[in-house]
Amino acid sequence: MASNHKLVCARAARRQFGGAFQQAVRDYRGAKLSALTLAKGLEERLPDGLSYLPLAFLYDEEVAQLSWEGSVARANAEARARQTNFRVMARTRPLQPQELEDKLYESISSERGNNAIVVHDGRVHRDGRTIYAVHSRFCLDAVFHERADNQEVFEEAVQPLLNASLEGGRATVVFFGQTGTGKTYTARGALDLMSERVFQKTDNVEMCCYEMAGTRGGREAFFDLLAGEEKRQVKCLTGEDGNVHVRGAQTIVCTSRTELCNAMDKAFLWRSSECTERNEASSRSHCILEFKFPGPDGESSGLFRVVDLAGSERNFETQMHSRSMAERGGLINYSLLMLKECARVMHNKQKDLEGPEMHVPFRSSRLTHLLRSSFTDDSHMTTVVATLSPSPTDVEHSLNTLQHVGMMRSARAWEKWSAAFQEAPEAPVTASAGFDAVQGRGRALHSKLQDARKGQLNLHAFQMKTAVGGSIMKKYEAQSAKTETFIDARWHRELNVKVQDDLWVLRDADAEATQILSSWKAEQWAASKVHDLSRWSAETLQAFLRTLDLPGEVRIPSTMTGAQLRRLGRRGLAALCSDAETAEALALALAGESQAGKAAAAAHRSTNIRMTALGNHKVHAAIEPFEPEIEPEAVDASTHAHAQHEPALATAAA
Ligand SMILES: Nc1ncnc2c1ncn2[C@@H]1O[C@H](COP(=O)(O)OP(=O)(O)OP(=O)(O)O)[C@@H](O)[C@H]1O
Repeated sequence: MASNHKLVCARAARRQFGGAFQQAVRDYRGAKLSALTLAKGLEERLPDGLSYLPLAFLYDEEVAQLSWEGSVARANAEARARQTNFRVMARTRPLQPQELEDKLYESISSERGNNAIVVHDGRVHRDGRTIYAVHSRFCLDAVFHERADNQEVFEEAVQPLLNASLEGGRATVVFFGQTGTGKTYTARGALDLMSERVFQKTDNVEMCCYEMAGTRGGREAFFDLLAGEEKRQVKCLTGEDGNVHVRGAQTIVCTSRTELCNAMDKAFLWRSSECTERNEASSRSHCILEFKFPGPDGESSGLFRVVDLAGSERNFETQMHSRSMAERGGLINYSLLMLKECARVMHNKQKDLEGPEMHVPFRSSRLTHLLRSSFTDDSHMTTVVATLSPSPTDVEHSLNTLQHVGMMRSARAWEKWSAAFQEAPEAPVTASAGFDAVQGRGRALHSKLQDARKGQLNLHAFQMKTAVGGSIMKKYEAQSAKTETFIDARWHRELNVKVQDDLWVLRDADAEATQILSSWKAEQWAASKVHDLSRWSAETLQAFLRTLDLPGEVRIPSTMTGAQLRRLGRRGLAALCSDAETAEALALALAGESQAGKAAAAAHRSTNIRMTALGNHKVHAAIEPFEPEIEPEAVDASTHAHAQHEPALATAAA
């Protein structure tokens, strides 16, 4: 049954209207398949744009257009074969049994031939009544769908790096993504296969393993995982070659697969992990495994590094965390944030969006400090594997992960690609196409989110009339279980919805509210100055005089300001007027202005009290309780009426 409140939150709507969103995904996939079939025969014969028209009859026009473009242009089909030292891939895990039990559906499509991931983002229009789906395509270097196994990922993502380091090079594979999406699963699978292959090419491997976690004092530090329970702290220093090395970590020399597997098992045993809402064995640290292989002269020279990052989490996923978990989680999130920030700055520098002097903050976290050469050294081979969850409840996470890996991709590979295009200008692939799409999408999403939040802010923060004529109020229940009540004027229906479900949205709205209301306050301050004579400039004073219909003449110099006029006092003012009547009228008009200023301040006072509460992030406290005036019969009748109203599903393509 449709619920107006739930429509405010996209996450809730994705569950509640799963059927409609699933249909949107099916339509997208169907249109894509038809486009692929059609493209074979029509692509070359029909002019651009015309050929996708048959699809538009069958599917939503924009979906058909997006699918057609993707299948015909194959904008990114060659990415997989392109030889660059920095590659970005994505792996989507299958839906977990619990998610299947909750009747969740796949909201990600992997376009393997096109090396692209399409995220189907079910959204709610800000009118709160229409749901729509946005299909966003992200072009990467390779993608792995839900059924791909570790072997496939290993061969595509890890094997080339392993080969390069066995030949004496430096290589890093980074697993990056939301918590519970399979970073450790993929990393362990890859390590297992690596242990099998590596001894075919060498007879001894040096291994060390350490994790980046928080210390008791709340600082980031590296701990040796091979040192067992005591977890000795190790140092991270910049060497003469400019690369960052870890000093003091125990190194194990392995001469067989069994020894290497035992060493890795030991390291993972001591790695910090805890049970969280999202993952029974969630990693609470960034784990780094380093393998060194003997060079031709017998000394170890090749370096192969596997970085299994801790997962990013959102507020609503950390409600059950203990204080110490929250503290450690804070550090982890900070380092991930810095990694994203480095990617953003590097990307902006490449695109000339920020000046060349803009500093990339690699030193702001130990993690970014360590990974610096992976992003800046052209000879260092790096693959970032983004792991994604197909669940519709994780769409925001998936978009965020893909946007950031997209930035990393464009930042590091840009120069190489642009050089390649200069050599072959007629090449059909455009290097930035993938990223431009990502960035454009990011901007569009951001502004949509802002809109949604603003709309929501109106609903949550004030007892205001909503765009559709309803009004919002809050109620409190025992055990501080907050309940929201939404009165929909259209159906006269009262809905009680547990706030917990949507608390994260509210928190965002709180923060947004504080920001918006601060600027509102500034506007109020500016507005209050309008009536304050002592702040008037000479021009404002003259403009004010022109609006007055005075009986006589006023000889106020054109350079005189409001403050100067005020200092003249009543007698001085009378001296500037042609007669007593005019002086009286002018004095009255000025007094009226001062009264208007006071009235405006009084009118804003109650709002200001609410704003102060909002400033303290207490949106709920800022709302006064308010009893609805609804007749029980009206509620029943409307419930029935509303049940028949199914929201329209509009589809938008981006
Ligand atoms: N490709 C996959 N196929 C089957 N199961 C998977 C896959 N990827 C992940 N899983 C399962 O999902 C769960 C979470 O995986 P994992 O612990 O690797 O996630 P993570 O990203 O490392 O999480 P965190 O960041 O919290 O450590 C595990 O139970 C794992 O078995």
